[in-house]
Amino acid sequence: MQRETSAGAAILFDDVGKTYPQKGAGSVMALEGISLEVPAGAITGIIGRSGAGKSTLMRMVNGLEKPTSGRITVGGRDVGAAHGAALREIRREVGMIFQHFNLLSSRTVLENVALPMEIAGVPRGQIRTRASDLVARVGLEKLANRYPAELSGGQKQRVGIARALATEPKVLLSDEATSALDPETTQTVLKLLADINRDLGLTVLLITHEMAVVRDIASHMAVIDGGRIVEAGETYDIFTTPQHPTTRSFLSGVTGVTLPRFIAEQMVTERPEGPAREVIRITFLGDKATDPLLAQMSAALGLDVNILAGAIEEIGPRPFGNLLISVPADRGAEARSYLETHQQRTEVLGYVR
Ligand SMILES: Nc1ncnc2c1ncn2[C@@H]1O[C@H](COP(=O)(O)OP(=O)(O)OP(=O)(O)O)[C@@H](O)[C@H]1O
Repeated sequence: MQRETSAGAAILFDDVGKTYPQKGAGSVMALEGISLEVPAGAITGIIGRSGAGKSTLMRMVNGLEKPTSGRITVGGRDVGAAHGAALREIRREVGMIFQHFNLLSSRTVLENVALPMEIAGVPRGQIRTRASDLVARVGLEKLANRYPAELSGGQKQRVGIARALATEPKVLLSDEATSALDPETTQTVLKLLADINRDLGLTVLLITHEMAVVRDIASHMAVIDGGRIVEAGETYDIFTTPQHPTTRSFLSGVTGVTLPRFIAEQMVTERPEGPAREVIRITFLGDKATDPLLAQMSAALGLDVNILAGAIEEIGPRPFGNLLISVPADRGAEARSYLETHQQRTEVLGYVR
């Protein structure tokens, strides 16, 4: 097998901007004021909608794009300023996997994995052993002599991962690597990436438009919107206390708890005149049940509390829960204050009559 430790490199973005010249006149601002620390040896997810600037951000890490302003360093080396041999050296340290795999159809699995080593001038004898080791690491020993057209999407992505590891990188970039795969295959590829991160200590930076991918694999994350980072930090903190509306809208599709449809359809954001109920989301950390607390609140405040929906989620190994309740709207502030003094996080989702 390959060496089992390879310290990952931290990636730093320091006030990075990127504008593309446009045909005719003017320019497109793709990124602005990006400052982000991607920790060494961790898996960091960048999430954003189409056109948010994710690919641009990623392509600057291996020097495929140069920043218009600011600085990007990988393991302390300035990527934007690197040319020639220095840039080639950085590229060897930064492997990349792609949504559509980008395999050479005329080469077998083993030959695809060998290619980056051939380009880097690794001696022939070593190439064969290392390529075989890598093919085994991604579980494709039996398919080593097949061609890409004979493989499933998940198998092709495994080849892509083995190829990306061929130059013994310190950083692995993943550009929507699971977006073309079905949910089950996505899980197996994410697990492989997590295993590689753990065994080799590689820094993994992945871009995705799916919050579930970030939840399942990334310890750190950043949300990008309109070319700016609107929120960044540990995935657990962002999932449990999202600050930005874009983050909240990404989360609404992924937190397993949704309002029953008949309530969601009636819900309004402004409190209506007359009797109404306030719909509150409670986020509780750990796996403590909130039922006793709700019963206590109901008794202490003389309040009629309806439980609408609830679920326990996991982010990595850490559980957190989401519970949706409703209380009379004129007592909403009182209920939230009670819950918050008992260390629960609350958010008003809307009102129903
Ligand atoms: N080579 C280019 N020339 C001109 N404009 C570009 C170029 N590449 C990207 N852009 C523009 O920069 C912005 C960010 O694009 P980018 O591809 O980084 O976004 P993205 O978040 O990766 O989107 P997607 O998920 O659709 O790939 C967009 O407005 C895009 O049109």
